[in-house]
Amino acid sequence: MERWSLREFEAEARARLDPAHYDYFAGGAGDEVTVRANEAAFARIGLLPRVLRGAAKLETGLTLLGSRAAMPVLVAPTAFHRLADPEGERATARAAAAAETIMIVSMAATVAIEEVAAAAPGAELWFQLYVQPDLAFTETVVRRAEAAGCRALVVTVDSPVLGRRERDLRNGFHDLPEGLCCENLRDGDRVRPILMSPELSWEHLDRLREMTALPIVVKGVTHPGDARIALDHDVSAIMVSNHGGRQLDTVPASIDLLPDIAAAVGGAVPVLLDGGIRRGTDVLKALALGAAAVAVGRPVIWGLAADGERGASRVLGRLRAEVEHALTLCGCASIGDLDPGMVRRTC
Ligand SMILES: Cc1cc2nc3c(=O)[nH]c(=O)nc-3n(C[C@H](O)[C@H](O)[C@H](O)COP(=O)(O)O)c2cc1C
Ligand SMILES: CC(C)CC(=O)C(=O)O
Repeated sequence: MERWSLREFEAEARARLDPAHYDYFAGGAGDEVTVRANEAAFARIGLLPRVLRGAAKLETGLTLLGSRAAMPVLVAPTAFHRLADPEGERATARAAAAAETIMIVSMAATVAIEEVAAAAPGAELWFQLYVQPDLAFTETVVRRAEAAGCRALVVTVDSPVLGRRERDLRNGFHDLPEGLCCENLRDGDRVRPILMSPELSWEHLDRLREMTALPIVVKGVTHPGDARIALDHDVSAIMVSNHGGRQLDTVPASIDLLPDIAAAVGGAVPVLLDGGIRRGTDVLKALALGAAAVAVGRPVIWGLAADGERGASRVLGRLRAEVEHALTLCGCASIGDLDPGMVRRTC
């Protein structure tokens, strides 16, 4: 079936998924104000194209922390891909490899990181980590990610406790079905639960820094003050994210948080962004406002649920085509030609 936009993938995914699983993927915290804001905010920002720039040859590729991506759109870490497709994260990794972009594999993946890497030998993988209060166990997980070939650690810092997701509470969705588990949390003959701890602090990040030579990305920064502190802790990149509206409800849209954080970081490290990216034009707006690249969460899951690896591939391919088309219409030969003067708040 031909699908013309990312939104059509969501409709198909919804029709195919168990309703409780659809709600888990789609939903957010509280009244889902932030979920809606993430997308709506992009519509309030206009793009101002430049004309007659002779920009015939397009370049959309970039290198981030030593990893090459053919487009400035990464796969955000999302949990439980085997709820969407039996191949789960293996399929997503192959789709990311085909799109020549970076996949950030969730610590809560339903396929072990070693198997994800083996299934998609050409994929650039980064590993998302919830630092566990048991630092020795955290180190075991880090070593597995390193050995599997992951080239960066993305440490999620917006989850001292899980967001209150009322769809899941209503549906009684607490656990993975029989036969599925978070394979990266295996510890001997048991599987540990992912612990979220309000005790985590910058000191834990320092401990992690000592544990590994991998670049560390902090994911879930929304306050410019925290972006500045992160720079003192030797992070390699900062990811502006409100977790797709799944943690604290009423955090502003991530695109609205980006300019202040980009200013606070002042180019010291790359700033990444996720939340609400559904169009190539959204990608351009984020890049113009200071992001080095963006990541997409739910759209990849919709592709996966709609049509497995092929669906996830098509989602990433559509986004790449939209980025190229929008860049051309903006008179840009490369993503580096975008600047804040090319966006205007329209209301
Ligand atoms: C179903 C689902 C599961 C997620 N799981 C994780 C996770 O395991 N780790 C993490 O850091 N973020 C997780 N996130 C947040 C995403 O990485 C990302 O911040 C968010 O999805 C971006 O918003 P978008 O879905 O609008 O693109 C998850 C998001 C969704 C929708
Ligand atoms: C297993 C969950 C903690 C994954 C997650 O971060 C989410 O559902 O938003």
